[in-house]
Amino acid sequence: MITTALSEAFGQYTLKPHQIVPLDFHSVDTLPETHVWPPPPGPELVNTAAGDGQLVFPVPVIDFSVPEDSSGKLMVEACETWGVFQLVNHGIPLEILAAVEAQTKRLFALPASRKLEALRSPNGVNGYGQARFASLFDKNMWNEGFTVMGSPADHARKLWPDDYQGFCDVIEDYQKRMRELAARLLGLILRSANTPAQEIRRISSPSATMTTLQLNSYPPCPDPTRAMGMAPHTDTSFLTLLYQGGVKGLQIFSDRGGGGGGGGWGMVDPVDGGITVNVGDLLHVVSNARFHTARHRVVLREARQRVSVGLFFVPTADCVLSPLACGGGGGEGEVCRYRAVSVKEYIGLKYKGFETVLSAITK
Ligand SMILES: O=C(O)CCC(=O)C(=O)O
Ligand SMILES: [Fe+2]
Repeated sequence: MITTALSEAFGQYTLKPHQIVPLDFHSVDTLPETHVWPPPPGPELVNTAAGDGQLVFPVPVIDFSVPEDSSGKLMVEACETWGVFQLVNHGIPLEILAAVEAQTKRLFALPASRKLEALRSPNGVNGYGQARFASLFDKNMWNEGFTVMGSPADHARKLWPDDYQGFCDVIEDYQKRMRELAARLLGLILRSANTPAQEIRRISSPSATMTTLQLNSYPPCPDPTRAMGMAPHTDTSFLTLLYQGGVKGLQIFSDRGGGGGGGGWGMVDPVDGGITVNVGDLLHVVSNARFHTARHRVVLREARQRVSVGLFFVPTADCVLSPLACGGGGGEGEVCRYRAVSVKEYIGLKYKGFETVLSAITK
């Protein structure tokens, strides 16, 4: 039922087939004009050269095996400054991360014709296709994805009619563990930011939250510096837990980067076995802008394929959110930056104004 509610929210925006079907990346040996992105202006030029010599941001690496009092404090600081941290000793066994990575590579290695069997429907969420927000750009990105909300079985059966169970077992187990981790992190972050317990329960209880899993592949690219792995965006989540699979490519935009003021892009180099955690728009809203929603993108800098697996921890579509600090949730006297908004309405506003959605709900 919950799945349906969120599908409905996305389903308001029906896509055209060409906005869903990725390029058959194996079939091209030069970068098609449709995939050439203009060079980014100004401070975004931080990373031009392929290979090394790129700016790497020192986002905190937080050890989750230390007492929660201290890890919670570090998380709050990271959410306030970068909107991102990496988590190690997070309790998800490395074999499980490796198994998800292997299944992701197995999926994207299938022939294009097979992957198209599991294509996302024009107003659906689940299945194979370009990133859903690809429709908002003139140029195509150099990636393909597979989205799982609820059970992956229906779409996995289309990929491997006789052999889909192994994929489903790995994905479902991962989804369950990551959901538990995400809920624990959100609770800890909010508690460490002095949010009253009843508010934390209200917005993060199992019945008020759900997850979407996004498998991404960035195939080797013939002209990587002119292509875009994933265009700049913020996530519509409370938190996103991303396994980067050991190949760099993720960048965030920060006021602290770029040297000459005005900010710039820098890499978040994956630490071994770590999980990258970023603040999404909806945690930014409930924190009354205290936590920074991390603008990020993926650039192509290595000759090999990159895969990543994102777990979006989100409130259900009917949830109405407003800044907790001024909605009776403590922090009296604080000026309320945003009006109340349902998740469903927020998704709609984001499709209308991808870059301006937060100003559309600013008081
Ligand atoms: O591949 C990555 O590192 C990031 C993916 C991402 O930002 C997303 O799926 O929203
Ligand atoms: Fe993202």
